[in-house]
Amino acid sequence: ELEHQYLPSRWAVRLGAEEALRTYSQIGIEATVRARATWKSLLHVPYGDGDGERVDIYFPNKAAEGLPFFLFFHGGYWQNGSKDQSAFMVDPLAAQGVAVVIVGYDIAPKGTLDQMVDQVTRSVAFVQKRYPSNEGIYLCGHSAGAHLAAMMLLADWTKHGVTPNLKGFFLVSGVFDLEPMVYTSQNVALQLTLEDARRNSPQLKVAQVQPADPACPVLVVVGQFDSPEFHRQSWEFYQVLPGQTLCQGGWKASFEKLRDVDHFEIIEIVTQKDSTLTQIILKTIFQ
Ligand SMILES: N[C@@H](CC(=O)c1ccccc1NC=O)C(=O)O
Repeated sequence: ELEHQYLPSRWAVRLGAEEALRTYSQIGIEATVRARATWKSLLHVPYGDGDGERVDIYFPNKAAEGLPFFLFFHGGYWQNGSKDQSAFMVDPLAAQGVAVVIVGYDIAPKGTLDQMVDQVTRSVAFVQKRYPSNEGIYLCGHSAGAHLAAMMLLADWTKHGVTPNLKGFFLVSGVFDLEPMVYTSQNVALQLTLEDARRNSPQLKVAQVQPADPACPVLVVVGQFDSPEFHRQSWEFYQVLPGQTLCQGGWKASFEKLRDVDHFEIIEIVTQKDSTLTQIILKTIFQ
């Protein structure tokens, strides 16, 4: 049953599993080709010494001193996908004056989950150091990438010599309690022990975190056609986020079930400026 719950392609309603995966890849590749042809960009910029430690940065046309920066961590269960096919939201965000950073990290089996979390942390620190006059850093992740983004709520920035100007989180169809993954076939490549899974589960840790900026919005979103386990993951994470109920500190947490989309369509739609999720993102950045 866990195997089934954690295979998002099986829950696609409009397309068969294979076709849903193919469409997702195709839309990501096309959006990336379009983004690279349209916007001024810096591609394959290293944020560390490792080969996989690179980001693509896409800039809006108007060169401003302080731009908002939107960082995206792609999904693929920490073992598939790359920055080179994940520039979904570049067009609609750059058109509104947002710099978009698509983050690469070493997927399994090359990278372990601990390494990926460390890499993503360093990519955020890198953007803050390179663009210290940014007007806010917004983190967004899809699926496994939403897990990596959520781990940034727990990051200890003192080790990185910089406090990033974090202004918002968009956690799209994420996995926040990693224990179930240990019992699925995804763990063949990941090789997570129960201890690894728990250490890297924001679900178990986030309640103890003191948020730096209580005004920082954390949006947890899940697709209507995501599996019940994915709905549980998002809802339960939202429930333990500090600030969800109390007024004393915490983040500005919110939960949204996006109508009419599956696990892949939920991120495919941010290629379009009018989609609900694109509008939520833009409203959060420019409120
Ligand atoms: N093998 C999985 C693929 C998958 O989970 C996935 C694919 C693309 C983007 C995100 C995914 N899931 C979590 O990161 C499936 O068949 O659903």
